[in-house]
Amino acid sequence: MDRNIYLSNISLDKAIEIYFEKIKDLKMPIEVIKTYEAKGRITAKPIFAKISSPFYNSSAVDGIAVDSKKTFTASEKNPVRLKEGVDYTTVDTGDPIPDECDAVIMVEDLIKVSEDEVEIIKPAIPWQNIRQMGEDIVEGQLILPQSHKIRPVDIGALIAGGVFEVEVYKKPKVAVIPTGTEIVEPGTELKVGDIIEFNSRVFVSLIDEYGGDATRFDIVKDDFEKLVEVVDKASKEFDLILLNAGSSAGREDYSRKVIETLGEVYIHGVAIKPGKPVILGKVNQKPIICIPGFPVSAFFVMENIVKKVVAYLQGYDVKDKRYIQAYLSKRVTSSSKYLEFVRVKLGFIEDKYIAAPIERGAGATMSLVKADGVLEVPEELEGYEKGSKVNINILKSEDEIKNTILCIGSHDVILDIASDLLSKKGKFTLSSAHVGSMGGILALKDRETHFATLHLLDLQSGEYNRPYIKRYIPNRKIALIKFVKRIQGLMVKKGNPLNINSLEDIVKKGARFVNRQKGSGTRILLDYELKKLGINPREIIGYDREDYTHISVAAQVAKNNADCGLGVYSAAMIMGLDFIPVAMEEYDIAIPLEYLELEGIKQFIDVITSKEFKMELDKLGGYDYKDLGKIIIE
Ligand SMILES: Nc1nc2c(c(=O)[nH]1)N[C@H]1C(S)=C(S)[C@@H](COP(=O)(O)OP(=O)(O)OC[C@H]3O[C@@H](n4cnc5c(N)ncnc54)[C@H](O)[C@@H]3O)O[C@H]1N2
Ligand code: MOO
Repeated sequence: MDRNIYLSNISLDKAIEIYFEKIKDLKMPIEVIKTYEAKGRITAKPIFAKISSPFYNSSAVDGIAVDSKKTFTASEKNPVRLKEGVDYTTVDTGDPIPDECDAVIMVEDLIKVSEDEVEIIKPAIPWQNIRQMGEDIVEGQLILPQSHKIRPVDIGALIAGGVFEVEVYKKPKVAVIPTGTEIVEPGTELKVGDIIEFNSRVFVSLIDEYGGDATRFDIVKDDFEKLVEVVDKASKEFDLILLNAGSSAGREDYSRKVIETLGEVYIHGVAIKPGKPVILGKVNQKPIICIPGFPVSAFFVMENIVKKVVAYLQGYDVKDKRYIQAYLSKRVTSSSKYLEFVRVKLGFIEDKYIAAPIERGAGATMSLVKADGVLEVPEELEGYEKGSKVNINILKSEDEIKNTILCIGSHDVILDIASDLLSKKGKFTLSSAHVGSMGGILALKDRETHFATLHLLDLQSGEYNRPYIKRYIPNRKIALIKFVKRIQGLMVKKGNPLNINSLEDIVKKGARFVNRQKGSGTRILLDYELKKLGINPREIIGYDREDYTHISVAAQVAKNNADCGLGVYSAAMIMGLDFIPVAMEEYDIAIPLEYLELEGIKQFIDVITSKEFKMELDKLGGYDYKDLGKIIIE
């Protein structure tokens, strides 16, 4: 079979325009449904009121209905006496007004004289306290235009206007077909090379949000004949087919061929990243979209293409992305060939939003879980400089973002524990972007974070953290909150097969090392210890091989891609490694003095000094929290 080498690179807007033109005759038929079941459905025609609301004059209050002419002379000096059945009728809120009456007097303004007589000391103004017929809705009035997505409030107005059934577009039935020989159902015993199927479950939930009706198919193996059979059948029963994946150029990427066999491919390759190999086509007069396999690519194709198609089939145009303006905490580079979607964490600092970019990998499912927003770098740009003002498509409410404490700096699992405990307390959440200790200091200097976490050893004084703060942020009052002392040590395979017991042993035993990135506290500590011992870093195999977190270094050792690495005890334990202590280091929090007064920060400090938090530290092991919570201000 030929491999699909040539992909187009059409801009997203253009691709959608071309595709809509191709599927313009495939709109959903119209159906009539009960108004009370119409939430989220799209009106197929304008809807007009069948009756007025109210359809009779009704009382807006509890009181008596009167003919206002009979009350004109009333004053404190000359009260007017009215008799029930003759001069007035008692009414409650919502009751019809008798024909001969034109005003209602509230019960509070009545002086009761006898069982059936009252006095008033103020005249009634014609039409006071009366909801006149059609005051809310007039018969024949337009209630909703065509192509309108019906909301709960609309349902109320429709029913009040006598419209009990509505004409809407049928919900598109969407077939979600996961494919791939390596894809297995959750719960299957896993072997190397297997991938647990989950994209289809995400798609089904998204389609539900988009107003479609999705059905998930069983996984189809990479078997061309079988794929053709399944897609052919699905296209006869469904209104839209989503095929996942096999969109690119691999030997078993059959999707394009399948579509071409049964119908037509209009576009293969859109200028978005991630998501570029998406295929837009038609089979048996049904739109079919092949969605790239990587979960992040798949998500952006769903949000930016499939969502629009589901709406278009119902004559609707979605424009529900919400944007805010934010300042970038870090430079973002991007290819000028693609519109690129960069996930960001957001914080609200000193009256402006700060966006901190996070992982960009197309397979990083967690980046979607963690993201507060998405920076859309336009096709023609090569990125943005740090500090640029950018538009961010927000994935949370502004309130949630404003109640987020942003932490930029060095990562440790204890931040995740603090974050969990803080969320449990209620209003505030902690969002942390991991850029290493120096990255944290720079973010603090540029007012881009609420606080930074750091563990930087000053090589001259042997003191942790404070010398760096003084050196890099001389003009801002920064407090240091003592957090924990951590044991840093060599992480080696269970049973320590190479018998590595010190840093010297790495060289002596010719062990393969994996290092941390430059600027990370762990890297600085390693260099400091090597210098003390007179070891030349060049003698260490793998000194230049860099990884970005304690956990990923531990994972390299666990997978036997390296024999050892330097990291914290908890990471070694999580990955089931042995641990040889090398040094204690101080992992602290640097925070502008004035932020200590913020409600969210106060709660965060309460959390990290709580008994519960310390119990969690004990469980992890390798942490000394004697000074935790001590605030050093100078
Ligand atoms: N030579 C080239 N290679 C690749 C290109 C290219 O242009 N030339 N494009 C790359 C890009 S960009 C993307 S995106 C991917 C798209 O891959 P496919 O759509 O062909 O997807 P598969 O190879 O079948 O799967 C990739 C990957 O996706 C995950 N996956 C797939 N299905 C599921 C599922 N149902 N649930 C969960 N995860 C799923 C899985 O990790 C697969 O390994 O191609 C690049 N390559
Ligand atoms: O489109 Mo791919 O999704 O760039 O990774």
